Amino acid sequence: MIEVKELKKGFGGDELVLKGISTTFEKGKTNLIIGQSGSGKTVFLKCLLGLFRPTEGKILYDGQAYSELSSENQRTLREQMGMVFQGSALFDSMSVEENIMFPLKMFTKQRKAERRERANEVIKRVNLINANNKLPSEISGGMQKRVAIARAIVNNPKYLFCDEPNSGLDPRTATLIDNLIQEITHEYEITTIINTHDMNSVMEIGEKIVFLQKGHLAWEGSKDTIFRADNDDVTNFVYSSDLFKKVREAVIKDSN
Ligand SMILES: Nc1ncnc2c1ncn2[C@@H]1O[C@H](COP(=O)(O)OP(=O)(O)OP(=O)(O)O)[C@@H](O)[C@H]1O
Repeated sequence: MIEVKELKKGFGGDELVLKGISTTFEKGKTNLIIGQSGSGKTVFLKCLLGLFRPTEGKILYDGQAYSELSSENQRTLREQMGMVFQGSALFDSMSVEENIMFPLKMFTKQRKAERRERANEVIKRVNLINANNKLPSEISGGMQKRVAIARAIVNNPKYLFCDEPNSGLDPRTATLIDNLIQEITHEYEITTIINTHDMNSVMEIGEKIVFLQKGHLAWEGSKDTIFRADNDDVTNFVYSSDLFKKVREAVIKDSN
Protein backbone atom coordinates (compact mmCIF):
# COMPACT_ATOMS: atom_id res chain seq x y z
CA MET A 1 0.00 0.00 0.00
CA ILE A 2 1.15 3.53 -0.75
CA GLU A 3 -0.25 6.43 1.26
CA VAL A 4 0.15 9.96 -0.03
CA LYS A 5 -0.22 12.75 2.51
CA GLU A 6 -0.61 16.39 1.50
CA LEU A 7 1.92 16.00 -1.31
CA LYS A 8 3.13 19.27 -2.81
CA LYS A 9 5.66 19.60 -5.59
CA GLY A 10 7.00 22.74 -7.21
CA PHE A 11 10.06 23.56 -9.26
CA GLY A 12 10.95 26.95 -7.85
CA GLY A 13 8.40 28.96 -9.88
CA ASP A 14 5.43 30.86 -8.46
CA GLU A 15 2.97 28.01 -8.77
CA LEU A 16 3.16 24.50 -7.38
CA VAL A 17 2.57 21.69 -9.89
CA LEU A 18 1.08 19.38 -7.22
CA LYS A 19 -0.96 21.36 -4.72
CA GLY A 20 -1.55 19.07 -1.76
CA ILE A 21 -2.60 15.57 -2.83
CA SER A 22 -3.75 12.98 -0.29
CA THR A 23 -4.83 9.51 -1.31
CA THR A 24 -4.17 5.79 -0.81
CA PHE A 25 -3.17 3.17 -3.38
CA GLU A 26 -3.99 -0.31 -2.17
CA LYS A 27 -2.05 -3.51 -2.56
CA GLY A 28 -3.35 -6.01 -5.13
CA LYS A 29 -5.28 -3.33 -7.01
CA THR A 30 -4.84 -1.52 -10.31
CA ASN A 31 -4.78 2.15 -9.32
CA LEU A 32 -5.13 4.65 -12.18
CA ILE A 33 -4.05 8.27 -12.30
CA ILE A 34 -6.00 10.16 -14.95
CA GLY A 35 -6.44 13.78 -15.95
CA GLN A 36 -5.93 16.19 -18.81
CA SER A 37 -2.54 16.97 -20.29
CA GLY A 38 -0.54 19.14 -17.92
CA SER A 39 -2.62 18.21 -14.84
CA GLY A 40 0.48 16.81 -13.09
CA LYS A 41 0.20 13.04 -13.65
CA THR A 42 3.81 12.52 -14.69
CA VAL A 43 5.14 14.70 -11.87
CA PHE A 44 2.98 12.70 -9.44
CA LEU A 45 4.26 9.37 -10.80
CA LYS A 46 7.86 10.60 -10.58
CA CYS A 47 7.31 11.62 -6.95
CA LEU A 48 5.90 8.15 -6.23
CA LEU A 49 8.92 6.57 -7.93
CA GLY A 50 11.27 8.68 -5.83
CA LEU A 51 12.64 10.49 -8.89
CA PHE A 52 11.33 13.83 -7.59
CA ARG A 53 11.61 14.83 -3.95
CA PRO A 54 8.34 16.29 -2.60
CA THR A 55 8.42 19.99 -1.78
CA GLU A 56 6.09 19.22 1.13
CA GLY A 57 4.12 16.23 2.36
CA LYS A 58 4.86 12.54 2.63
CA ILE A 59 4.66 9.32 0.67
CA LEU A 60 4.51 6.16 2.79
CA TYR A 61 5.38 2.80 1.26
CA ASP A 62 3.76 0.23 3.54
CA GLY A 63 4.17 2.71 6.35
CA GLN A 64 7.74 3.79 5.52
CA ALA A 65 8.60 7.27 4.26
CA TYR A 66 11.44 7.14 1.71
CA SER A 67 13.07 10.27 3.11
CA GLU A 68 13.22 8.77 6.61
CA LEU A 69 14.99 5.54 5.58
CA SER A 70 18.72 4.85 5.78
CA SER A 71 20.49 4.82 2.41
CA GLU A 72 20.63 1.03 2.53
CA ASN A 73 16.88 0.78 3.14
CA GLN A 74 16.23 3.38 0.43
CA ARG A 75 18.11 1.10 -1.97
CA THR A 76 16.01 -1.87 -0.84
CA LEU A 77 12.84 0.15 -1.40
CA ARG A 78 13.99 1.16 -4.90
CA GLU A 79 14.64 -2.49 -5.69
CA GLN A 80 11.04 -3.22 -4.74
CA MET A 81 9.78 -0.90 -7.49
CA GLY A 82 9.17 -2.05 -11.05
CA MET A 83 8.55 0.37 -13.91
CA VAL A 84 6.94 -0.01 -17.31
CA PHE A 85 7.97 3.03 -19.34
CA GLN A 86 5.95 4.70 -22.06
CA GLY A 87 7.26 3.28 -25.35
CA SER A 88 8.70 0.29 -23.42
CA ALA A 89 12.31 1.66 -23.29
CA LEU A 90 13.95 -1.67 -24.07
CA PHE A 91 17.66 -1.94 -24.76
CA ASP A 92 17.82 -2.17 -28.57
CA SER A 93 21.04 -4.16 -28.76
CA MET A 94 20.01 -6.77 -26.17
CA SER A 95 17.84 -9.79 -26.88
CA VAL A 96 14.44 -10.18 -25.22
CA GLU A 97 15.92 -12.58 -22.67
CA GLU A 98 18.88 -10.28 -21.90
CA ASN A 99 16.54 -7.30 -21.46
CA ILE A 100 14.53 -9.24 -18.90
CA MET A 101 17.62 -10.54 -17.09
CA PHE A 102 19.04 -7.03 -16.82
CA PRO A 103 17.46 -5.94 -13.47
CA LEU A 104 18.65 -9.18 -11.88
CA LYS A 105 22.19 -8.37 -12.98
CA MET A 106 21.83 -4.86 -11.55
CA PHE A 107 20.19 -5.72 -8.24
CA THR A 108 21.03 -9.31 -7.32
CA LYS A 109 24.08 -11.49 -6.98
CA GLN A 110 22.48 -14.33 -8.90
CA ARG A 111 24.58 -16.35 -11.30
CA LYS A 112 23.78 -16.19 -15.00
CA ALA A 113 22.03 -19.58 -14.98
CA GLU A 114 19.75 -18.48 -12.11
CA ARG A 115 19.02 -15.17 -13.82
CA ARG A 116 18.14 -17.01 -17.01
CA GLU A 117 15.87 -19.41 -15.13
CA ARG A 118 14.01 -16.57 -13.41
CA ALA A 119 13.76 -14.59 -16.66
CA ASN A 120 12.20 -17.61 -18.32
CA GLU A 121 9.62 -17.95 -15.55
CA VAL A 122 8.36 -14.43 -16.24
CA ILE A 123 8.70 -14.87 -20.00
CA LYS A 124 6.25 -17.74 -19.64
CA ARG A 125 3.99 -15.70 -17.34
CA VAL A 126 3.58 -12.87 -19.84
CA ASN A 127 3.09 -15.31 -22.75
CA LEU A 128 6.11 -14.35 -24.79
CA ILE A 129 6.44 -17.29 -27.08
CA ASN A 130 9.57 -18.04 -29.16
CA ALA A 131 11.01 -14.59 -28.62
CA ASN A 132 13.98 -15.14 -26.25
CA ASN A 133 16.70 -14.54 -28.80
CA LYS A 134 14.97 -11.83 -30.79
CA LEU A 135 15.92 -8.16 -30.66
CA PRO A 136 13.21 -5.63 -29.68
CA SER A 137 13.17 -4.36 -33.29
CA GLU A 138 12.19 -7.84 -34.47
CA ILE A 139 8.98 -8.09 -32.41
CA SER A 140 5.63 -6.23 -32.43
CA GLY A 141 4.73 -3.29 -30.17
CA GLY A 142 2.45 -5.55 -28.11
CA MET A 143 5.24 -8.07 -27.60
CA GLN A 144 7.66 -5.27 -26.69
CA LYS A 145 5.19 -4.23 -24.02
CA ARG A 146 5.13 -7.81 -22.69
CA VAL A 147 8.93 -7.71 -22.50
CA ALA A 148 8.73 -4.39 -20.61
CA ILE A 149 6.22 -5.92 -18.16
CA ALA A 150 8.35 -9.05 -17.72
CA ARG A 151 11.42 -6.90 -17.04
CA ALA A 152 9.45 -4.80 -14.52
CA ILE A 153 8.30 -7.86 -12.53
CA VAL A 154 11.38 -10.08 -12.79
CA ASN A 155 12.66 -8.87 -9.42
CA ASN A 156 9.30 -9.53 -7.67
CA PRO A 157 8.40 -5.87 -7.05
CA LYS A 158 5.98 -4.79 -4.33
CA TYR A 159 5.16 -1.66 -6.32
CA LEU A 160 4.63 -1.48 -10.08
CA PHE A 161 4.45 1.84 -11.92
CA CYS A 162 3.26 2.06 -15.51
CA ASP A 163 3.43 5.22 -17.61
CA GLU A 164 0.85 5.14 -20.41
CA PRO A 165 1.33 1.38 -20.91
CA ASN A 166 -1.05 1.37 -23.89
CA SER A 167 0.29 4.21 -25.94
CA GLY A 168 0.82 3.26 -29.57
CA LEU A 169 -1.07 -0.05 -29.34
CA ASP A 170 -4.19 -0.99 -31.28
CA PRO A 171 -7.34 -1.25 -29.09
CA ARG A 172 -7.37 -5.05 -28.89
CA THR A 173 -3.69 -5.33 -27.97
CA ALA A 174 -4.15 -2.46 -25.51
CA THR A 175 -6.90 -4.41 -23.74
CA LEU A 176 -4.75 -7.56 -23.60
CA ILE A 177 -1.90 -5.56 -22.04
CA ASP A 178 -4.28 -3.93 -19.52
CA ASN A 179 -5.65 -7.33 -18.57
CA LEU A 180 -2.16 -8.79 -18.20
CA ILE A 181 -1.14 -5.95 -15.85
CA GLN A 182 -4.29 -6.48 -13.82
CA GLU A 183 -3.83 -10.28 -13.59
CA ILE A 184 -0.25 -9.87 -12.46
CA THR A 185 -1.30 -7.24 -9.91
CA HIS A 186 -3.87 -9.60 -8.38
CA GLU A 187 -1.70 -12.72 -8.60
CA TYR A 188 1.38 -11.23 -6.93
CA GLU A 189 -0.50 -8.71 -4.75
CA ILE A 190 1.41 -5.76 -6.16
CA THR A 191 0.49 -2.13 -5.52
CA THR A 192 0.16 -1.04 -9.15
CA ILE A 193 -0.14 2.57 -10.25
CA ILE A 194 -0.87 3.40 -13.88
CA ASN A 195 -0.72 6.79 -15.49
CA THR A 196 -3.17 6.86 -18.41
CA HIS A 197 -5.29 8.95 -20.78
CA ASP A 198 -7.16 5.94 -22.04
CA MET A 199 -10.86 5.67 -21.17
CA ASN A 200 -10.87 2.03 -22.28
CA SER A 201 -8.28 1.31 -19.56
CA VAL A 202 -10.41 3.22 -17.07
CA MET A 203 -13.37 1.00 -17.90
CA GLU A 204 -11.37 -2.24 -18.01
CA ILE A 205 -9.11 -2.03 -14.99
CA GLY A 206 -9.99 1.11 -13.01
CA GLU A 207 -10.28 -0.48 -9.59
CA LYS A 208 -9.22 2.82 -8.04
CA ILE A 209 -9.10 6.01 -10.06
CA VAL A 210 -7.55 9.30 -9.02
CA PHE A 211 -8.47 12.28 -11.20
CA LEU A 212 -6.03 15.18 -11.21
CA GLN A 213 -7.02 18.65 -12.28
CA LYS A 214 -4.43 21.46 -12.29
CA GLY A 215 -2.39 19.75 -9.59
CA HIS A 216 -5.35 19.02 -7.29
CA LEU A 217 -6.99 15.69 -6.64
CA ALA A 218 -10.38 16.68 -8.03
CA TRP A 219 -12.12 13.29 -7.69
CA GLU A 220 -11.42 9.69 -6.72
CA GLY A 221 -13.50 6.59 -7.20
CA SER A 222 -13.61 3.50 -9.40
CA LYS A 223 -14.79 2.42 -12.84
CA ASP A 224 -18.15 1.66 -11.24
CA THR A 225 -18.65 5.20 -9.97
CA ILE A 226 -16.95 7.37 -12.60
CA PHE A 227 -20.00 7.58 -14.85
CA ARG A 228 -21.92 9.15 -12.00
CA ALA A 229 -19.14 11.41 -10.74
CA ASP A 230 -20.57 14.65 -9.41
CA ASN A 231 -17.76 16.72 -10.87
CA ASP A 232 -17.90 18.63 -14.16
CA ASP A 233 -14.20 18.23 -14.91
CA VAL A 234 -14.41 14.45 -14.56
CA THR A 235 -17.58 14.37 -16.65
CA ASN A 236 -15.94 16.47 -19.38
CA PHE A 237 -12.89 14.20 -19.34
CA VAL A 238 -14.94 11.01 -19.51
CA TYR A 239 -17.33 12.23 -22.17
CA SER A 240 -14.76 13.90 -24.38
CA SER A 241 -15.16 10.95 -26.74
CA ASP A 242 -18.35 10.37 -28.74
CA LEU A 243 -18.39 6.72 -27.77
CA PHE A 244 -18.65 7.50 -24.07
CA LYS A 245 -21.26 10.20 -24.70
CA LYS A 246 -23.39 7.43 -26.22
CA VAL A 247 -22.63 5.07 -23.29
CA ARG A 248 -23.77 7.78 -20.88
CA GLU A 249 -27.04 8.33 -22.71
CA ALA A 250 -27.64 4.55 -22.59
CA VAL A 251 -26.85 4.38 -18.83
CA ILE A 252 -29.19 7.28 -18.04
CA LYS A 253 -31.92 5.74 -20.22
CA ASP A 254 -31.45 2.40 -18.42
CA SER A 255 -31.74 3.90 -14.93
CA ASN A 256 -34.95 5.80 -15.78
N1 LIG B 1 11.07 19.19 -14.32
C1 LIG B 1 10.12 20.14 -14.39
N2 LIG B 1 10.41 21.43 -14.13
C2 LIG B 1 9.46 22.39 -14.19
N3 LIG B 1 8.18 22.15 -14.48
C3 LIG B 1 7.83 20.91 -14.76
C4 LIG B 1 8.76 19.82 -14.72
N4 LIG B 1 8.11 18.67 -15.02
C5 LIG B 1 6.83 19.02 -15.25
N5 LIG B 1 6.67 20.35 -15.09
C6 LIG B 1 5.39 21.10 -15.25
O1 LIG B 1 4.40 20.43 -14.50
C7 LIG B 1 3.12 20.53 -15.15
C8 LIG B 1 2.49 19.17 -15.19
O2 LIG B 1 3.25 18.34 -16.07
P1 LIG B 1 3.04 16.78 -16.19
O3 LIG B 1 4.05 16.31 -17.19
O4 LIG B 1 3.04 16.14 -14.87
O5 LIG B 1 1.59 16.70 -16.84
P2 LIG B 1 0.80 15.41 -17.31
O6 LIG B 1 -0.52 15.43 -16.64
O7 LIG B 1 1.63 14.19 -17.14
O8 LIG B 1 0.61 15.72 -18.87
P3 LIG B 1 0.61 14.72 -20.13
O9 LIG B 1 -0.65 13.92 -20.01
O10 LIG B 1 0.60 15.63 -21.30
O11 LIG B 1 1.85 13.86 -20.05
C9 LIG B 1 3.38 21.15 -16.52
O12 LIG B 1 2.99 22.50 -16.46
C10 LIG B 1 4.87 21.03 -16.68
O13 LIG B 1 5.39 22.09 -17.45
